[in-house]
Amino acid sequence: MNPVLAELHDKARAVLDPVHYDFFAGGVGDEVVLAENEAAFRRRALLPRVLRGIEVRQDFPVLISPTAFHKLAHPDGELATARAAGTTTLVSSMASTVPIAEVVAAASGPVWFQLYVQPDPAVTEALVRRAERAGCAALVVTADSPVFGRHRRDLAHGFHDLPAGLAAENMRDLTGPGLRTIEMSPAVSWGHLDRLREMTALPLWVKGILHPADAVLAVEHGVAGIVVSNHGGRQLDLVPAALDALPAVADAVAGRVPVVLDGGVRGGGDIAVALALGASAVGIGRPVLWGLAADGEQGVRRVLDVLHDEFLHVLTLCGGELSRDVVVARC
Ligand SMILES: Cc1cc2nc3c(=O)[nH]c(=O)nc-3n(C[C@H](O)[C@H](O)[C@H](O)COP(=O)(O)O)c2cc1C
Ligand SMILES: CCCCCCC(=O)C(=O)O
Repeated sequence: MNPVLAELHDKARAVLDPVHYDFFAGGVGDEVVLAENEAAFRRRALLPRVLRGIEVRQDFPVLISPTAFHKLAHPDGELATARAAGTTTLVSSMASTVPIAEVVAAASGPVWFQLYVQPDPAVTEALVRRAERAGCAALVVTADSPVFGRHRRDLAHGFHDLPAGLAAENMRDLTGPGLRTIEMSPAVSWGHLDRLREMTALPLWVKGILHPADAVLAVEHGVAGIVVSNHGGRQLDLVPAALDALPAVADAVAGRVPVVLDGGVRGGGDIAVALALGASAVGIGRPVLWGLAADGEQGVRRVLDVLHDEFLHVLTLCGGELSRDVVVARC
């Protein structure tokens, strides 16, 4: 792991309420997949090409993955994250503690809205309209959560509700006065995705794909992009590491839409490995939360800056171009 990210993680652990730290850090079940997401990167090595004469000029292929409840990490919550994002795309969680309109107003770059399709179609549509009015540039439907994962750390702490004064603000006054709760629903299907595509002109991404056949279905259902993700090891503890699922998904998609990888990315070298294995960009979850908890807007900016700098350095050392043959198994 990049040492700056490790330092911010240590500081976050020290300043956060242990219950909230465990909410952010924890995974599902025995937390096997949580550990595997990072370990999968350590099982790979980069086999650089040399003497290519390429001077690296490359956009920063990183998005901020959607994570809930940023005010548990810092009083400025998602406003600090949005300010720190700069030109990096921020995928703002539906479970944000700041309303999406305020998140977009605080950001200088693109903001995408992450959506859990709600059992009540009127609530889903109201959320989509809210994201459109706010000026979001895309919708990201999270598909890996027909039910909420069982997080043993949260169960042990009895952590079920946000503290007084904090709420999932996007759920306020949606189809009537008051706050609605976010519901996960096993009834959500590809049909819901089709209805969303008809409902909005926003590009529609799907997040939480691991099976190549689902990636093909997603393309057939007209998505603008796919996020290969196991929700940071928070949904099903029996799935592969996100990185291990990436190559087959990338092959199945065959360049028809961009494929983003999230889960376990903790350094510039990890970004390079994911790109070489077929991702067009990576998403960053927990490191952003550690930066936010440790030092608010400055902390998030540090996370992004250090990843950018390290990625360009690794890319240069790799000869400036990444393809699948530059990743090998580490024996
Ligand atoms: C505390 C926390 C909250 C999360 N909340 C959401 C969410 O609201 N919506 C969503 O689609 N994914 C959510 N995720 C999953 C992330 O978007 C992402 O897939 C994951 O964190 C990536 O793994 P990483 O943390 O190892 O970078 C959450 C993850 C964490 C750690
Ligand atoms: C019932 C609240 C849902 C918040 C969802 C947050 C999330 O996805 C997570 O992994 O935590």
